[in-house]
Amino acid sequence: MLVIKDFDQTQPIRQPLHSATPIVATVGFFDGVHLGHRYLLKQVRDEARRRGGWAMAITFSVHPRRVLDVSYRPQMLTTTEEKLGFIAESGMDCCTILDFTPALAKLPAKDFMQYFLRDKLGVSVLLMGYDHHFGSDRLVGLAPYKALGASLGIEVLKAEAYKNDDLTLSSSLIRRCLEAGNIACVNSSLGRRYDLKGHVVEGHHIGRDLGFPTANLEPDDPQKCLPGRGVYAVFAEIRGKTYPAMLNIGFRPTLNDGNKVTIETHLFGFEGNAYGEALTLSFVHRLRDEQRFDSLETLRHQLQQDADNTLHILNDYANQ
Ligand SMILES: Cc1cc2nc3c(=O)[nH]c(=O)nc-3n(C[C@H](O)[C@H](O)[C@H](O)COP(=O)(O)O)c2cc1C
Ligand SMILES: Nc1ncnc2c1ncn2[C@@H]1O[C@H](COP(=O)(O)OP(=O)(O)O)[C@@H](O)[C@H]1O
Repeated sequence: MLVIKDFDQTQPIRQPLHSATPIVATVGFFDGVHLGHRYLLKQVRDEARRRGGWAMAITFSVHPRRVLDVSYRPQMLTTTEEKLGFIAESGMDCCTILDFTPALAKLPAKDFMQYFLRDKLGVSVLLMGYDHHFGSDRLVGLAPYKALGASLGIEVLKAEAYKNDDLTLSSSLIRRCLEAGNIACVNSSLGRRYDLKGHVVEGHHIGRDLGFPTANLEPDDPQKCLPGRGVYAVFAEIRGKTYPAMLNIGFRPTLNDGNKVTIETHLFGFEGNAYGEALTLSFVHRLRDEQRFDSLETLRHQLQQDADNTLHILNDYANQ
């Protein structure tokens, strides 16, 4: 997939695609690239194939609301790199990443369509998500976009909505499920397991004495959403191998460890030193709340139970 980014948005960009090729595009932030997004991207791809053209996703480097409201700092379901990977998997030929600058935020829909979609990117067909809108004039419904498109030579088509048991899928709904530890909802909405990538850093070296050494994860992207505090059954990938694992996200109240959230994972069947290694955690199920125990012995006892539950759950999951 061709990625167009970091270009001077005040200048026309060099048309990177063959100019006679129709470009079928859609615009969105696509955080999480969930099943609803994928359904929209599939329609873009199918339309592009029908017309012998290119399928293009147009997205933004930072969340548009953050430019309009500087205090808005959403945690993200996907890093930009992950998002590009999933957009490519959805069959896009090209993804354009626009810098959502204050100047861009001020553009009414007509100017955005004319300068960005038509003149810079050469878009000839635009698929609009069923509830999507853009432009500072906040036009409502598909009709005004269709009319603008007609005046600019861009055919505007309505994309069909993704239907999932009457539930309207959205990135914010998935973020709320993640915070609540409802991993089943998160994973079924994404169409894959939610994961978290990072590197292993040193902790307090207590885990090994408990009989459960834990690899402490420092996420690579601090903006990526963490599931809510609690104990989870996960799969953990390290050095190209995947292990069943259990983890705790929280403050470790038994150790009175202060207010820094730690992500500690015990990998079943892993031995050796993991410090500095890349680690990917992919979430399957939330087991319980984090608790404060009276002693390390009671914590150890609980960890043994967590281990039994985790192996049981992951075994069932793998056999589904
Ligand atoms: C599956 C799992 C569940 C945990 N549950 C709790 C808990 O409920 N309360 C708590 O204080 N610490 C909990 N911990 C955190 C342990 O206290 C922590 O892993 C241990 O102290 C080792 O810390 P260290 O890696 O810094 O040595 C849990 C850890 C794991 C792996
Ligand atoms: N099965 C395992 N799961 C997690 N970490 C393991 C495992 N076996 C060995 N280790 C190593 O032990 C370290 C964790 O031991 P621990 O006593 O909890 O120390 P720390 O407090 O530094 O995390 C991990 O970072 C990793 O290098």
